[in-house]
Amino acid sequence: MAPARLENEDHSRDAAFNKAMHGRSAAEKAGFSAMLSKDTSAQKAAVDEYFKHWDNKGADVETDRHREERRAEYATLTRHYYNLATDLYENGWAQSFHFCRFNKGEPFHQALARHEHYLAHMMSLRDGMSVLDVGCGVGGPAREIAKFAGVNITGLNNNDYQIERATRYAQKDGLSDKLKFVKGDFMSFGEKDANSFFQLKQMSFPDNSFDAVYAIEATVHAPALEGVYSEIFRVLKPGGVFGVYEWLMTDKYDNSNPHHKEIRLGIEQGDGISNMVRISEGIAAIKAAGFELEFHEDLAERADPSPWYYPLAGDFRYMSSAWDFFTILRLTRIGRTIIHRLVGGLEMVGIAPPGTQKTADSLAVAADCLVAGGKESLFTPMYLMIARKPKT
Ligand SMILES: CC(C)=CCC[C@@H](C)[C@H]1CC[C@H]2C3=C(CC[C@]12C)[C@@]1(C)CC[C@H](O)C[C@@H]1CC3
Repeated sequence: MAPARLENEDHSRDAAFNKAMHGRSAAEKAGFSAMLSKDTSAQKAAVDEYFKHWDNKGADVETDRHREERRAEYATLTRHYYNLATDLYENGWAQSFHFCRFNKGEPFHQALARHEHYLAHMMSLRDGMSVLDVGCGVGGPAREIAKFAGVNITGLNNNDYQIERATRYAQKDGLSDKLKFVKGDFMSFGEKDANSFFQLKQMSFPDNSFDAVYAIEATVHAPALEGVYSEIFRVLKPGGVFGVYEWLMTDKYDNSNPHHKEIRLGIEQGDGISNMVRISEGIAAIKAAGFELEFHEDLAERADPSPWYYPLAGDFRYMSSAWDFFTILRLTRIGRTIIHRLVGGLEMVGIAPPGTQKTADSLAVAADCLVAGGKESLFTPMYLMIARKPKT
């Protein structure tokens, strides 16, 4: 499928919106207080802009046109998704916006860090290397990998609020000399003629800039994997390594099966994704971008004591430590009802900004679909690919 004509990047427009919506909340220490100090009308604009792509466009009525519109506007869709979801992620998860494998009784933050270390290990990251983190969130993985492997990391992100928070956290951790965060899209396309498109704008780095590039559960936001992988290929030095944990539907996924389609769309809507594809397409995309694929494995298929999706399952059978009690409780039926009513109440009395309940509800649907996708082996958030740019 050729990518639809993508919107142009406009950094000053995005910065102005960021200032209007988040104001000084990027400086708030806790995600919860940051969440309550948004500008009401800007937050409403973000909610409208994000949900216009999903409201009344469920799996039963979804058309190719809906998907094309989302792909064409993927940059705004993703930016507004994270304008709305970042504080909820920080409050309800961690500063590392990704899943991980779990060992028996392994503390949550330790498991997240282990997943990051594993990627650094598989990529053979070494002291002093210059590394690009594509879609760096608020910089949790970059801080961990910089400390673990001694590398210098540039984080690329198209959300100003996340960049502000990532920069602040790096300063607090004394890592400002190892980490920097820059604003930018993965890629964008221009129109050649009515039927075809060419890549117009690139990541704002020269060719052959980095020794290594990694992406942790981020490139799924791109409208076409080959497009973003090609950009990564361009900015990597010859002989450089690319490591990615990719979100993919498995090859068991059947788009003509309404149940499968509902799971895929629920994940896309609740996670700001315009176009999620299958494992075979992910592998084809990385090869088409010019990479030599050295290693690939679906880590979700490993026989772990607790599955990657257990914190979202609301099922006490997965409880393996006392801390799990609250993690699991919030996604049980009763936990969800309490959160739904609480957030709705805070919104009604004007403490929480409008749209907070709608966003939280959409995340809860995503959680259900992620769990169903995981249980039925239709989806993986950890398809690991290690690929190299040939030396010549
Ligand atoms: C969107 C992508 C590509 C990656 C993010 C992966 C995960 C960090 C998120 C996916 C679903 C999210 C949910 C939450 C936190 C972050 C995720 C696990 C919550 C647990 C946040 C608190 C809410 O009350 C429930 C959310 C469910 C979904």
